[in-house]
Amino acid sequence: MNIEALENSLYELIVETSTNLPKDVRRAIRKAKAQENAGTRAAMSLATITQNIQMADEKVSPICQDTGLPTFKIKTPIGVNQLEISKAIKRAMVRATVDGKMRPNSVDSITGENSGDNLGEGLPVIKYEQWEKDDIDIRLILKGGGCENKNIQYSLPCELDGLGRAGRDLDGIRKCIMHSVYQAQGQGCSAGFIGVGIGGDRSSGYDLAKAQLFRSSEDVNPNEDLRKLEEYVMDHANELGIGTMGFGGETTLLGCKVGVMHRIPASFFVSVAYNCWAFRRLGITVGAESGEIQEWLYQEGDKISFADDQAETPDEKPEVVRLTAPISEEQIRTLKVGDVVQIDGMMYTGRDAIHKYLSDHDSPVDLNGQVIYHCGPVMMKDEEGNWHVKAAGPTTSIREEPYQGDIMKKFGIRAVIGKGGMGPKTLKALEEHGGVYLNAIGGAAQYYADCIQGVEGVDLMQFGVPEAMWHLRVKGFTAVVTMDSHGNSLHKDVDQSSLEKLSRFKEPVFR
Ligand SMILES: O=C(O)C[C@H](O)C(=O)O
Ligand code: SF4
Repeated sequence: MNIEALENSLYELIVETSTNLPKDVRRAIRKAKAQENAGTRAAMSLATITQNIQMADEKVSPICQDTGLPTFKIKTPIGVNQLEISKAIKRAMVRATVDGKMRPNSVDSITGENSGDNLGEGLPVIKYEQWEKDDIDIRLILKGGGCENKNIQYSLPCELDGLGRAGRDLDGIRKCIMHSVYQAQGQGCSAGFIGVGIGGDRSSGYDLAKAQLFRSSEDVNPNEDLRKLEEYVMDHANELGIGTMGFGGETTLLGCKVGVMHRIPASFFVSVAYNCWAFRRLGITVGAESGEIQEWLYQEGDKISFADDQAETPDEKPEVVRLTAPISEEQIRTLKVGDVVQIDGMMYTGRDAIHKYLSDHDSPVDLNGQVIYHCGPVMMKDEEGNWHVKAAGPTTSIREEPYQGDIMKKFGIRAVIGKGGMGPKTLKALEEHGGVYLNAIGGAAQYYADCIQGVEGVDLMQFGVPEAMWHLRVKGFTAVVTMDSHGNSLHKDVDQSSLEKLSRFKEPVFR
């Protein structure tokens, strides 16, 4: 086989998957956008999302800064050397990382060290099968961490919030799936897609669930029971009202695919793999001799361009409050849930490693009155040694719940920006100290990178690029107040109202 050509084909597959959302996913997002009422938070968020998809297209840059855990699924004709393919994948992955198309995302689980090139023990994940055809079929999914953390596995029978008992039958499965959408809230960057695996054991069940994410989101399940189940979930999950980013709204789920396998008598698992709207999976067929791409998969139909959408957004935009750090307590206390703010000036990134570090060390910069951004960007250094931001959307904030309130008080931080909201401990601290939580649109990494005018410094690089503290100068960085200093939290409200709505699906449907 022409290995050099194969490596180039793989490089193209990685770059396209990270930067160009598949056509079936675009159609689902366009449909969702058409269903939201103009002027609502959901409509505004979806406009940001479609604008971001368009920007990623034009710049050939990552749709989301979290370029995920790469999983390759490969089918080869008998006799093809799979070891050579794996080596070519690794070389292509290193190249895509150097070129800023992939964030260095591979972290040593014991030492915390980032390998810097997306390679590591067991990564990327590569799974092979043989088949009778002549070509090689290579599919790739880049599944981000925020949505991966919202995967859930149920062991039936069980008791579910709002839904009561879920038994070992189709109706019990239905309840688990409805619950899985509810429990994700906005944290996995809804509106999302779910792959469900019924049966198997804990690991094969999750594998089956993830295999469903490789189905086209528009196919029809050949199994009649599963087809009905998928349709039921698609019809009703959107009645939960969680909406885009958990802001409330008409669309919470963009796709549901269910697969089934046998189980052993004692176990009955329902495994759900949740994928954010930034559903990055593509595929190619490659000539077994030539190594050249023969065909792109998941690309039937016309490609939707969202270029025309951008023009619509200005009249939909509500009034905005402009903020520049350092921000006073008085200013912060005027903000209320629902306010849209635009930030100019400095903000500092901080995610898991920084929050842990700040809880028992001094800060390398004065954070009094400042803004912390929960973000792990994709960065590139130019020949003069200057850093440039390639992608910079928010990360899931709830992971910082144990630290956030204490850190805000300790350093005088007035605002944190992230996504998915935070819990009661932070809400209490915001009230006591005078702080706000601002929700940015998850996955909109190009949109936010565009607001960043310069990188003025970086601290704590020992934690790796995504975890370091980047000093960013921004202009017009837009976010919504979703937790204020008066005890209000949109996240708490949406959670409560969606739980009430979930309980409407308690009665049996499939007997
Ligand atoms: O790691 C990130 O940048 C984001 C992550 O995918 C998340 O959704 O929290
Ligand atoms: S930030 Fe959101 S869109 Fe990006 S990988 Fe995480 S869950 Fe997906």
